[in-house]
Amino acid sequence: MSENAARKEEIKKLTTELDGLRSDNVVTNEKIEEMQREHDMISEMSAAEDARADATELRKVLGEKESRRDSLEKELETLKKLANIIWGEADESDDHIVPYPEIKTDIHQGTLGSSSKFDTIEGQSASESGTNSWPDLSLSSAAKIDQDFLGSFDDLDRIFSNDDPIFGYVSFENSDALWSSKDTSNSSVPLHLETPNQANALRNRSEPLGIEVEYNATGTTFNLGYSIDRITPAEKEQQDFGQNNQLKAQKKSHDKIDGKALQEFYGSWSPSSITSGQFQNQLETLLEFRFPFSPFNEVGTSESSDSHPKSVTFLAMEEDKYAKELEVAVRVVHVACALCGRVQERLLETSNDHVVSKDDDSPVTVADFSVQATISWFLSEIFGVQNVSIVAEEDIQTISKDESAGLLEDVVNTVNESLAFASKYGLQSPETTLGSSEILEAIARCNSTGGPSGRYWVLDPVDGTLGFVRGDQYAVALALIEDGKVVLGVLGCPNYPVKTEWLNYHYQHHQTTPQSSLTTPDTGGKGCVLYAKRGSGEAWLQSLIDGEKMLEWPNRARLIRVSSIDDPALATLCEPVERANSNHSFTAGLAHSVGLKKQPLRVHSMVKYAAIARGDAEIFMKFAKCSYKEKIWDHAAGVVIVEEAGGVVTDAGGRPLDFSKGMYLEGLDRGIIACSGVTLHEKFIGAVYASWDSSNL
Ligand SMILES: Nc1ncnc2c1ncn2[C@@H]1O[C@H](COP(=O)(O)O)[C@@H](OP(=O)(O)O)[C@H]1O
Ligand SMILES: [Mg+2]
Repeated sequence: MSENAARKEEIKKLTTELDGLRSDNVVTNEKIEEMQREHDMISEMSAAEDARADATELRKVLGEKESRRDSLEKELETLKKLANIIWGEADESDDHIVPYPEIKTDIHQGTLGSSSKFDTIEGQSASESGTNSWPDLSLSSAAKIDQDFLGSFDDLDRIFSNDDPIFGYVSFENSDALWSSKDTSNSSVPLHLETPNQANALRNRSEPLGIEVEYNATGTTFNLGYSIDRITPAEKEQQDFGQNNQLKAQKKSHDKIDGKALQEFYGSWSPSSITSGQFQNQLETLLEFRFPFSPFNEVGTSESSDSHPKSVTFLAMEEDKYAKELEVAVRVVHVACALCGRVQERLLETSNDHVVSKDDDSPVTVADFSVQATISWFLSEIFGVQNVSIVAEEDIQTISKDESAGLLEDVVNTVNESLAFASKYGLQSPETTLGSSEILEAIARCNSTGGPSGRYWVLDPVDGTLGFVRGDQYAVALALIEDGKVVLGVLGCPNYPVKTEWLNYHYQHHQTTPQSSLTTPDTGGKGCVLYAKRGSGEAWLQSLIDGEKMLEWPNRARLIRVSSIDDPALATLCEPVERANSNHSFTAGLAHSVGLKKQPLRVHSMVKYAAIARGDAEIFMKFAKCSYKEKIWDHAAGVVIVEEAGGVVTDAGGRPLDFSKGMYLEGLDRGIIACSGVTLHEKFIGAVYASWDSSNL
């Protein structure tokens, strides 16, 4: 074979090999690509795996964030609700039982027209209005009432046609001896809002309410000393701080009831049209109507007097009856006031921690539970748990909830802190601190529902909780009821100093007066405790105890009397701050028709009763919605204090409040009217009736 042929052969072989290699290369490349694809797929899958893991993690975080957001939203909602409860004002809805809106008084024209003008009055706060008076309504409703209402007291007619003797027999010495409201009419003294010294404050408030009738119940005639003699300057001096029960005898005056004035008042009622028996019954009823605090129904019936003439029973009146109860009640209310003062300060310094809303959307605080637990514990310790029955506002439902654990802890600490101060108030602390179960038990023990018989305490631990959380007025109210009658009342008013103008903080601007600024040498402390015993004809005031001082009993109290002002133009009306709690339009209408000129004083809580008893205001009215039932703990203590200080408290129909029907003031006619004296009282009752009659025309 030639060299060329061998080379050709080799080239051919190499070419074949090359082709083989090329084809291998293609396969390899395909394999590589395939492997690459596989690799990519694996990477993607792993990335996806990672992504999935990330996504799961993110979802978890998101879930946590969402649930945090939900709980924050919920918290915000609760806070908003609470803030609204505390600072908001529910609109006055139409279900108040009041006819005034239909009266259509046009304040500009002086003719009948729209009633909405009254709403413009109430829309203004005392500070906003820039005036110190009711608007000058040109229609004289007052005059209208004088003519109209006498003939249209349907309820009185109903009372007058009742033959049942209520009080036994009333005999009058002569026909002039029926009524003495005039006695007080020319003794009006301007109200001093700023009273630098307590003795002066008293001098302006001591004009009497005069009535005395002879009551012949068991054949023995005796005098009922419900009139307080005009107090001489020397006697007034005795009422200063530090004076004790020296003025008791002063209630034994012998003013006569002026029959002429009585007939003027009930002008349309004709005595000749009824039998003499009816006449007698009407007079008896009238006495109840005008003097619901009369011993006829309050004191005279509370004691069995079979073996004694009633006169003896009444005059002896067991000076010491309820003495221990009164002393203990005053001491524990002092403890409670100090407790509340500390809690309120903490509350205002920090936030509304431990203010919670109850199931009925009303606020309740650590103070409400702590006061109830403290007072319940003291009463049980002192009188024996088996002898103590308490009707009180709080139960353990709210505080026993899981979410209230912090609140309960705070209550336990607050109660123990207060009990540690017991000796300052002449009371004994427990040997060891109380645990949560003992405290819950003390709160839960206040589960009496009241009623017509037996003895029970009535407690509103913090009345005016809204005022309390706003840094404003509130009261601790403790009363003792026996057989349906309030026999003792103690009202602690921790933010009610002698200076009356502090009553009306500008709560609407969320301003609070620093507690420390309320205590100055001439105010005698920033707060006070008022108390009265039924039938004593006396109501007393003590300053709260400052610093290291100890509570002295029975000293360091001064006698208080209602204001002597009976001229509506000089009188001050007190009413609830919350429009939801009382119809401001209606009270504005009544006030206008009676002739009030001053702006109403809007005050939280039973401090309003205290203001009447102290003579700082002359009228307190509350007209709640018809769906609302007044509770006994919101009135019991205040009513007896006002009455013993010389005032009159009835429902809007002129009847005494009935505390014998359980937790509620059952049978309450429309609203509550408390006045410093009969003259104003009868005018307001008359105005209510006139308003009803007008609305039914
Ligand atoms: N709708 C309503 N109408 C009338 N009174 C009401 C009311 N809701 C609550 N109250 C009562 O009014 C009291 C406060 O009175 P005032 O409005 O005169 O300050 C409250 O006392 P507490 O604060 O102890 O619950 C409560 O008992
Ligand atoms: Mg209350």
